[in-house]
Amino acid sequence: MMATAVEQVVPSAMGDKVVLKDADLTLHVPIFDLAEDNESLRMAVREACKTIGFFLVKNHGVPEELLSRAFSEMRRFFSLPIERKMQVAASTNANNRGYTRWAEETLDVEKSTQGDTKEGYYIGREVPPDSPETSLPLHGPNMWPADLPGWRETMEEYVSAVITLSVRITHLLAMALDLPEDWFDQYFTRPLTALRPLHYSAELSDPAKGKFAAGEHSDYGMLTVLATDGTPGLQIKPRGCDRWIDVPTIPGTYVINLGDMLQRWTNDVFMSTPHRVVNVTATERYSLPFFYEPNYDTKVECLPSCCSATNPPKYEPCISGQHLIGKYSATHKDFANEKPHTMNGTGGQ
Ligand SMILES: O=C(O)CCC(=O)C(=O)O
Ligand SMILES: [Fe+2]
Repeated sequence: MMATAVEQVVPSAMGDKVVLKDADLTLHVPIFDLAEDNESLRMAVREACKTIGFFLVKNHGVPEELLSRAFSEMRRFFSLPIERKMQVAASTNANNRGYTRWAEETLDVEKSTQGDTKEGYYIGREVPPDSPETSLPLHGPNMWPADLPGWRETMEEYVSAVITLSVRITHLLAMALDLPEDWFDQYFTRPLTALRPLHYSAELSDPAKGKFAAGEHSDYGMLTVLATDGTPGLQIKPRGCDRWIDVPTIPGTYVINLGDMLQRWTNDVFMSTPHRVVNVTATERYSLPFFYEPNYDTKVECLPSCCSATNPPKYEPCISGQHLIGKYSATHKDFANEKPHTMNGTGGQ
């Protein structure tokens, strides 16, 4: 089941890339140097988005010290007794914020025979209780653990840095689609963001028996900025590939992957690639994905440049927030929010 990939970082005219060789298959996961300007990166980003929907970035602007502080805080929070973690359980929060207990999430409901072997925590964009935005589903204040000084400050500082990086990536993506650089900005004035500290148990996965650290899925929205503790386990299955490929862990880089809403916007020109996490090391693993999604009420519909009379839109338009709620309620046992309104195009991929 596991790909036996040989990894090698090779320089090329289009920038460094990691070459994964597995028998007859060679896959290039590019590493983009964000010290370069967007115009020089545009075509290479386009190629990566059209083929694997995953790439790495270096010189990303998030201070190393801040990232390592975020990981220390995660270790500290997840090592608290379960009663303390349950005091901030997402099951008690109407806006999907707070702690999600072990095996509470099942990303691949079809193949899994048990919940994913992880616990997690959702931190959304902080919306004050007196803001009119609280009338929207998924909008409200965060749950913050009591007596854990440093957690909130660190996570908020990290979110602010990773939003700056996400905006930069949306600019790159717009340019790669031949759109004005700031084209997506109009849909991210009140973004649905989720920082999701994750802690995987040491339990080995067994895909054949439906046991996963994180079951197969594609991410739901625009893009994901993923940091890990370096423990392997993340695998992708790109378009046209019938096996799982390990994503390399390269210090100092983030993994960026595209989500379903961008795939819908681009009518499958850009790929939201299926991925999963399998525990192959029998050790614990920590990861820190940040999900950057359009405003709740954004109508995501095929870009005019991505369809034509002979290539009509493949998806019905969907509403960003409703799409997310559909996904959360399908995968989280404790999801406390109302079910999504019935609407054409909501939910299904
Ligand atoms: O933990 C990881 O490496 C990836 C997690 C992931 O794919 C997700 O939470 O969507
Ligand atoms: Fe994911």
